[in-house]
Amino acid sequence: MTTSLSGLRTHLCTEFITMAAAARTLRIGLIPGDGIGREVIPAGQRVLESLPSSLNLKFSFVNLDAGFDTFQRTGTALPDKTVDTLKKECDGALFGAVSSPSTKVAGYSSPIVALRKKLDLYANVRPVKTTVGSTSGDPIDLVIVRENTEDLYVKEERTHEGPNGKVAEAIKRISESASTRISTIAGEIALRRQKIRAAAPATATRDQSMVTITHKSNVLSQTDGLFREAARKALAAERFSSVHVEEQIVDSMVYKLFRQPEYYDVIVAPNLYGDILSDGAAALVGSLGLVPSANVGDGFAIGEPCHGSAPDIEGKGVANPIATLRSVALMLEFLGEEIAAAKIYTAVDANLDEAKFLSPDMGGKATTQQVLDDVLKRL
Ligand SMILES: NC(=O)C1=CN([C@@H]2O[C@H](COP(=O)(O)OP(=O)(O)OC[C@H]3O[C@@H](n4cnc5c(N)ncnc54)[C@H](O)[C@@H]3O)[C@@H](O)[C@H]2O)C=CC1
Ligand SMILES: O=C(O)CCCC(=O)C(=O)O
Repeated sequence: MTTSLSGLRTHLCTEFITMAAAARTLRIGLIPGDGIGREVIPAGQRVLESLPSSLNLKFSFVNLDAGFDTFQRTGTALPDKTVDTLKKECDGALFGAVSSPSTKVAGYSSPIVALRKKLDLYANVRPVKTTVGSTSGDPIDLVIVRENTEDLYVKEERTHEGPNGKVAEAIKRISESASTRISTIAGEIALRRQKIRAAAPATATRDQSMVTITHKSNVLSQTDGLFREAARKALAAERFSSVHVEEQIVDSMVYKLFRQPEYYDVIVAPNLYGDILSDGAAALVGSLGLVPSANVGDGFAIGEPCHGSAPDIEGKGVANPIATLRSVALMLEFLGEEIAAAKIYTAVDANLDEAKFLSPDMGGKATTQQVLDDVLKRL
């Protein structure tokens, strides 16, 4: 397996890829989950099946269960079989979305949060990018690199009776090692983007790569303070000397991101801030239905659209499949299949630029199937 964090090229790589890939079959776990996850993951599978045969790339698929529906049927949201199959049989996976309830349900726990931990997928990489036709101002081209295993997502919560009623508490765990690891990855991604820009100066949107460390250490001086300190130290390494490093407190980060999104390049953040920032950034490029992610560790990658199960549009056939199609491409990049990934990015970008088959979230009338068909035609 060739999964590699340094494989990240986002959408900038198309023109530099000239080498033909060796023949390879990849086994991909498909975890649709709940809601529109079941509508967009089949689209992702279709795109993989429709890649040109000249790529010498074949796929076999295994359908796996997870989610609230699985919980209701079986009593567990993440069956052991799903985790075991991913670990023992698969090269990568696609995860749709799950419908986690907003109130506590005994025995239920978010399967995607658990899966990230069980497979030690410690980086959640979320590129947010405008395409040529979708922007009248400076293009947005940033990557949010979100720590994926700790922070408030360790889900160690408790409730007790205080003198004035119930009190609920949650642990926010930040470790030096996880903060160093994610910041190093952010630095590597920044270097990679710098290299790609240097190879195509005409289309480069900036001269120097930049990493913005996001935190709230003015208030949370120990937890976010440790994240900030570890990130500063990791990014001060000699090999990142060409990368500009700055920091931004998370609340003003939101303000600046919304005022001047084109300013940002790589943003590194603890788990929760990264989650929130990426949904916000999705609004800047048009829709949550456009923004992909990859959960990446040493040796495995799960492509996953940033959005959730969207119960408000579930079953209507109008979910935008593009976040999933881009997540398929992102997964392929981390599996070392950059040519195949570039083909998907190019087809998706062409669909968006032509703007003939856009789903309702993008102001169009196209169904999930029509958007998919248009992308497949361009492949
Ligand atoms: N990774 C995961 O499995 C995630 C699961 N969730 C779960 O999803 C459920 C719903 O959460 P929400 O807060 O409503 O967030 P959501 O992301 O599901 O939806 C937010 C809004 O964006 C729209 N939207 C999302 N994806 C879209 C797409 N592909 N095409 C068109 N429109 C799209 C929805 O229609 C909705 O109006 C919850 O149960 C939550 O726990 C939420 C986020 C991530
Ligand atoms: O609803 C769930 O089960 C997980 C939602 C968490 C989330 O948005 C993310 O971590 O990307």
